Formats: sequence, C-alpha cells, structure tokens
Amino acid sequence: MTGETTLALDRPLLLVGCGKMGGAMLDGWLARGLVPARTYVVEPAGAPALSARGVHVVAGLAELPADLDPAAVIVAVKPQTMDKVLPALAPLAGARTLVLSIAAGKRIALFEAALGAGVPVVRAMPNTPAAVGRGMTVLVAGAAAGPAERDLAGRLCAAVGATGWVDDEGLIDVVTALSGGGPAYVFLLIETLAKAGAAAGLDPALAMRLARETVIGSGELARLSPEPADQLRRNVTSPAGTTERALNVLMAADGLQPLFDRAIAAAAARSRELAG
Ligand SMILES: NC(=O)C1=CN([C@@H]2O[C@H](COP(=O)(O)OP(=O)(O)OC[C@H]3O[C@@H](n4cnc5c(N)ncnc54)[C@H](OP(=O)(O)O)[C@@H]3O)[C@@H](O)[C@H]2O)C=CC1
Ligand SMILES: O=C(O)[C@@H]1CCC=N1
Repeated sequence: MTGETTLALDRPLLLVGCGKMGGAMLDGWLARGLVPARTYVVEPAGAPALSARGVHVVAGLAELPADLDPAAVIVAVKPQTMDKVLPALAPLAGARTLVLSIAAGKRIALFEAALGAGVPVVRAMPNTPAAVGRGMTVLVAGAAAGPAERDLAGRLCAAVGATGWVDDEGLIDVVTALSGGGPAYVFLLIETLAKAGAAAGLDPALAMRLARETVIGSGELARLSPEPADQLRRNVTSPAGTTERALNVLMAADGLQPLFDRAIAAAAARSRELAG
C-alpha cells in the first residue's frame, strides 16, 4: 500500500514527541488532510511553525485538555525517554484510543503493562522518507488492537508511504535495522561515493553531485522498472567493462555482503537491547 490515503479523523490526534521522525510523519499527515485544529502535539521545546499552522502545541502532557479523547496517540519519543513518558500517558489511554508507537526496541507488552491490557497498541517502524511521502513502515498489532485500530494505524502510516504488516513482533528488530535505519546507509553511500570520486581526482562538489544524482536516479529506476534489482545491476555491467571491475571488489567474499550482514546484525542487536 502506498499513499494517497486521506486522514479525515472524527476525533483528535495526539503526537507525543515531534522530533525528526514524529515531525516527518506529522508533515505528511497534515499534507493529506489531517485537520490542524484537531491535532495536538506534545513537544517540550515547542514547535512555532506548527503553532502558526493551527496545530495545538503544548510542552507537556499535563497541559492537554482533560476531555481530549484522541482517536490515536502516536508515541514518537526516544526509547530512552519511554519510562518517563508512559506513566504520564496512562490517563489518556483506553479501549477506544489507538496507541501507535514508533519507538525502536520498545515492545508492545511494555505499553500494555503501563497503560492496561485492554489498550489497543500497534507498533510501527517508519523511516524518514515519510517526510516526502515515500516512507516504508512495517506494523505489528497487539492483541487488543481490533480491525478499527489496525485500520487507523495502517491509514496513518500509508498516508506517508508504503506499508507492510508482520505477525511476529520479533521481526521488528530486523525491520528497524533494515528499513528504519536504511536511509542512513543510503546517505552514507552518497557520501562514500563522493569521497572516492574526489580522491580519484574529481572536484569534490562535482563528485557529490554525481553521487547524489546517481542514487536518486537509481532509486527512481528501481521504483519504475519491472526488473528486479539484480537485473538492473546486470544492465549496467557490460561484459569485460568497467563496472565489472568495481563489482569484483564490491562482491568479493570480503565485500559489501558480509559488511551489511554485520551492520544489520549490529543494529538488530541494539534494537533488542533497547527493549530492556
Ligand atoms: N529518526 C529516525 O529515522 C527514526 C526514529 N524512530 C523512532 O522514533 C522515535 C523518535 O526518534 P527521533 O525523531 O529520531 O528523535 P528526536 O530526538 O528527534 O525526537 C524525539 C522528540 O521527543 C521530544 N521529547 C522528549 N521528551 C519528551 C516528553 N516527555 N514528551 C514529549 N516529547 C518529548 C524531544 O524533545 P527534546 O529534543 O526537546 O528533548 C524530541 O523533539 C524514537 O523512538 C526512534 O526510535 C523510528 C524510525 C526511524
Ligand atoms: O537509530 C535509531 O535508533 C532509529 C531507529 C531506526 C532509525 N533510527
């Protein structure tokens, strides 16, 4: 599912934590019909740009209207802040309010233990391209999340990009490592390609432009072409040509695959640690 979803909600939406990821999703939601006047954001540092657009921004949960009754509370604070935030969220939680957490590591059971076993919890792992409507979010639902809450969680995430569901929450650690953090690896690819080009003699600004446009163009080709990634790679690789020489390095036994195997395993292990 990718998103032309519109977000006409019949009750308010509450975003707790409006940093890089929560802010990226909120931008996407507002662009897709979320009504600013029915949107509440808890952000200790404030968010003047959002206030100017009509969103209600408060510095702490205690400042919210007592009768808020949100359709969904999106929890987008750092995992390390969760222990402090969850007890304060309890008064807002109930059987008819979806709790959608995007925090790395933090398990559904933690939310249910803090907020009540009957509280519908969905855990999602988005990524920052959500800011431009091209996110990838994987969701997993807790036992108390029924069809209506799953549908709402799915629509919130589909409004900012592609979505998928898993049944096994344990998989979210690997999802976090792959697509949650994945944009960072792609941006690192741009940086390293540009540095390699500059080291080989190109003007650094030109090398950066070539690296950036190459990743952008390749991403767009991967999106629009029916061919799988390995065929798109072969299409570039002329027999006995130049790319083949580079791929001999990148696809060697000690090349990119074992490096990414280690990187993904390290990130997934950190996600498991953050559960704690
Ligand atoms: N960044 C990413 O690419 C992704 C992040 N995530 C997850 O999203 C969550 C947020 O990450 P990210 O956006 O990067 O982090 P940020 O630090 O950018 O955002 C967290 C925000 O929460 C605010 N905050 C801190 N304490 C409270 C509080 N008590 N109540 C309300 N808000 C509070 C912070 O304010 P202040 O800075 O003033 O403390 C900050 O603005 C994390 O759990 C992360 O695992 C998931 C997928 C991708
Ligand atoms: O680095 C992190 O912990 C978060 C989760 C996935 C992307 N950023």
